[in-house]
Amino acid sequence: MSQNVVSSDSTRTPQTAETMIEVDELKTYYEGNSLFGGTPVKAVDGVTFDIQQGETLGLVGESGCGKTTLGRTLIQLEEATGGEIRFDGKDITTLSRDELHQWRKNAQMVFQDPDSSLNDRMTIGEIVREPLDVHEIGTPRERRQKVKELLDTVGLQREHYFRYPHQFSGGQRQRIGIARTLALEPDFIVLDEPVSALDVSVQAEIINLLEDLQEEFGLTYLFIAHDLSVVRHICDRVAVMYLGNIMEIGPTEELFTDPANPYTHSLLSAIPEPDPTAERDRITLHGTPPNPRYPPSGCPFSTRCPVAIKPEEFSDLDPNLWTRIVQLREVLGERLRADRSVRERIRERLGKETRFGTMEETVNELFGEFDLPTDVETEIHQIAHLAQSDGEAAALERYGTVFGSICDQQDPHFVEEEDAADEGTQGERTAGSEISGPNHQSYCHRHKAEFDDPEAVIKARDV
Ligand SMILES: Nc1ncnc2c1ncn2[C@@H]1O[C@H](COP(=O)(O)OP(=O)(O)OP(=O)(O)O)[C@@H](O)[C@H]1O
Repeated sequence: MSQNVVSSDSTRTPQTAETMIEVDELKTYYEGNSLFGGTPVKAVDGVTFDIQQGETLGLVGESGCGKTTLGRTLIQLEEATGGEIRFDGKDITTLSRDELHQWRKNAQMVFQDPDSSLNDRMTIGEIVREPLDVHEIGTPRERRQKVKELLDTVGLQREHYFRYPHQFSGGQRQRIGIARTLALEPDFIVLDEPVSALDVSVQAEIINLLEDLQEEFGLTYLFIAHDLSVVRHICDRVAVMYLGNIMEIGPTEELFTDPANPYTHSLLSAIPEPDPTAERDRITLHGTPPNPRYPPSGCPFSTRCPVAIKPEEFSDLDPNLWTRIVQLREVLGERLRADRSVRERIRERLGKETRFGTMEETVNELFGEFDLPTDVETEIHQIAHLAQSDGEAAALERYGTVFGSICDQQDPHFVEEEDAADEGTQGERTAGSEISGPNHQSYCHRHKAEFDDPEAVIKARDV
């Protein structure tokens, strides 16, 4: 996100002697290729947070939101495009090649798929020993000894030294990956979906192993996961990511029982409820996340947010009509992101039908059944016309001017207890009702005192 999103001071947990990693406005963009006109993929788009010594910070969010990229950037397997990552106070994004080689001992990664991360032509001993060889640690004899101890540590046997990965089960292969990760005695480990590829019965064993190792060696983890129940079990705090941004970060139980951000509400509502009679505010998210090459302006979640703020002049509009208006933007966004083939472009130029259909058809489908207020009707037709004549980007810009609200126009700030209290409406609504502690931050305009908070709006919705 842009520089005005988050002031680093407001998003940090209070500084303690135990802060290990401070991340400041970190961005990782993948450069575009000519097919897309060089527009970069904004995989991580300005995140600010800390990781405390010895904690497990969970990182959750839908596929493609940037979790792996963020994890890889933290240990410099990916180069940051902007921002800082300070390890024990030192910015590691500016290290020279040699310095980075030395520093890498401190931070390692466990990968999701033990099959593809282990070289099938090397013995287990060679695989686990490789980092020691690369960093020339100890004599060959000492290295062999160290590997045998590591095999013990992760619950394998010393005789496994001369065997090959294919002779092991998935769980055992993940143990081999973990032993290799531990070889250089790192302080910090990124665990990228470490149990997702494993049978459910084996998952608990590996989770227990990771917890034991953390206690034994005082490790600090970033735990990337899809499975929220595993996250709830193992993490001290959780960060929720959407489209390259952190939407909410807070202590695990607090975030699960009292989420603040509409996106966290949506993610949690997707977890199957064991008790079918239990009351739960179900939220169905429409559409797919926007293309990270073309993130929306304002709040990253604005295009799908179930409680996005309406502009004041449309506050009385029929909610069903408003839903259709929001869908019009989705259609424009889809058309913008679709990769139109040259042939389709030519057909379109020649006035022939393409799989995209015309905007007029779309407008008829969306709004045909409504008796539109004149101003709304005029604007919708103008937007459709712009899409046809100047393209979807121009139409979306017009949409934003007419139907956009603060959610589409401004980056929300993180709101902490003190900030919300400063808004001066204690009594009417206290910050504590949405964000219950100083270490809990959420990124939503609705946390401002002038708007209804996300939970209240979700509860009041007709779902
Ligand atoms: N090497 C790359 N080059 C270009 N784009 C990339 C590259 N790696 C990832 N991306 C894109 O960056 C975005 C973030 O991807 P990333 O893998 O970090 O997400 P994720 O949340 O870890 O997803 P998943 O849960 O599926 O692993 C995606 O749009 C992805 O397509």
